[in-house]
Amino acid sequence: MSPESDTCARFLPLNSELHQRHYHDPKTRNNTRTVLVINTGGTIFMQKDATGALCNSADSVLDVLDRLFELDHPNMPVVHWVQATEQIDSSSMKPLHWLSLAEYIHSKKDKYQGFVVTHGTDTMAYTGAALSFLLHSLHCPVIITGAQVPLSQPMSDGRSNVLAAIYLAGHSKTHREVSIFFHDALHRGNRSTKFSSTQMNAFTSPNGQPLIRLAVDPDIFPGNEKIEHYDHYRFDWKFSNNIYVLRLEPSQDLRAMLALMRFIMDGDGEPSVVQLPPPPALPPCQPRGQDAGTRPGQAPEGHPPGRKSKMRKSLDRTPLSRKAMLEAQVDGNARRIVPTRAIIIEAFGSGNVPEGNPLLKQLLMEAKAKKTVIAITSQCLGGRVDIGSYAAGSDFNASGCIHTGDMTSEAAYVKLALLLGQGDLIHEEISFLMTTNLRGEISHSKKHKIHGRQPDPRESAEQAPAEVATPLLVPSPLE
Ligand SMILES: NC(=O)C[C@H](N)C(=O)O
Repeated sequence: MSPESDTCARFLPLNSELHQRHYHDPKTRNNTRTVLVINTGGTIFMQKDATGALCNSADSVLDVLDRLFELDHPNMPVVHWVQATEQIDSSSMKPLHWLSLAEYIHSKKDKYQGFVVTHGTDTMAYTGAALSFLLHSLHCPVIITGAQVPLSQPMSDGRSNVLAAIYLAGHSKTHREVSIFFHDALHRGNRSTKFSSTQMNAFTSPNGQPLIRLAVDPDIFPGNEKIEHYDHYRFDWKFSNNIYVLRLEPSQDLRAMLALMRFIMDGDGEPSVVQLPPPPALPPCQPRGQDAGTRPGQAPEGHPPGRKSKMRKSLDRTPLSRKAMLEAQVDGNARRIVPTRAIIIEAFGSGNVPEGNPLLKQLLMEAKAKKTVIAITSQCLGGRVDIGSYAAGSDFNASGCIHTGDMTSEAAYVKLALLLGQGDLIHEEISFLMTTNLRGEISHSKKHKIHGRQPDPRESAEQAPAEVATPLLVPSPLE
């Protein structure tokens, strides 16, 4: 058993003791929805140890819950609570935690109308992005929240955060997707980032408005219907562990970074993938259903062996991209190389790097042959990567590095880990899917053509709508 499996076994199964609030009179309740709150740890339920450092405490949760008298309000949903057998600081969260959390939520989907995950803030945006890709077919709100100050302390933001998250998760008009509630805003899970370690308002959506901004306004949730799912692309529940992030610095000796890149690219050993079987209730993936029983590398019946059948397989499970993929530069002469490693270069501005380094150029050209994907993100919090808009970024463009557009670094990392983890996508497919809006995580740039392909006309119709903050009246009558 791998260390990750051990960690997972401690994290899950979750405590089977569900705690349910007892309300004064169920008949007077306006809200008949039931929300499951899953505590995974983080500051919200932490307490100070003898040295004054915050640490997870398994005892505090139930004491705290009894103090949340707002849960008795008739407009609040019925709440059940469950917690991981070991709560963790979110800095220890790994892909296996994302997977096991997604699996747990998925297993409860018929019992609850909404979910709240209490979670540390440090890596909340990664979990938000990961769950958004894994739980796209859930069609109910999954809201992650936490706190900057523990509930056990005066002036904690945990109380308002968790109550608002529960309220929203139990509201029929809340966006049925994975989101993060913090301070006064509901952010799309794969669009948000933690920008402050000290402010109560710690999260932002750098390239869009929050889905909902709490306000005293009677006009609640207008236009939420348009925030839905964009693509039915189905991923296997697998994340690659072989993603490395390198950050450029002005005075850095570029040779050291290039040596590191070469070390990563030449890395031997098996690619490491973390996986869970996909939940059985998810709609079966068409081509995998068709190919059931086909061994990897073996051509499914009726298709010639080799590149074409594999490509067909990929195309079939990517309905949105089928036409566009055919137009992409994956011609008959392209070598079918399935990358097993990825390097994300955190470049300057819109994707720039110190100019005129022949070794960098050479390494970028070598990367593909060495089964390594190179993706470019920006050190800027907002805006988009547009490599090649400056001469200083043109080496990236010429060598087929992957644009990450206006995705947050967290979403780009998680998405790339997921795509690489699939284990059968070639470079061009990864590049295409990275730049395609699958779950509202990226906006399409008209200017940006992916490897010379023409955009699929359906993309403009299915791309993420402009996210508009929706004022919310609190409390409001429920339907
Ligand atoms: N505010 C927090 O929750 C920070 C904490 N270190 C965590 O991410 O678990």
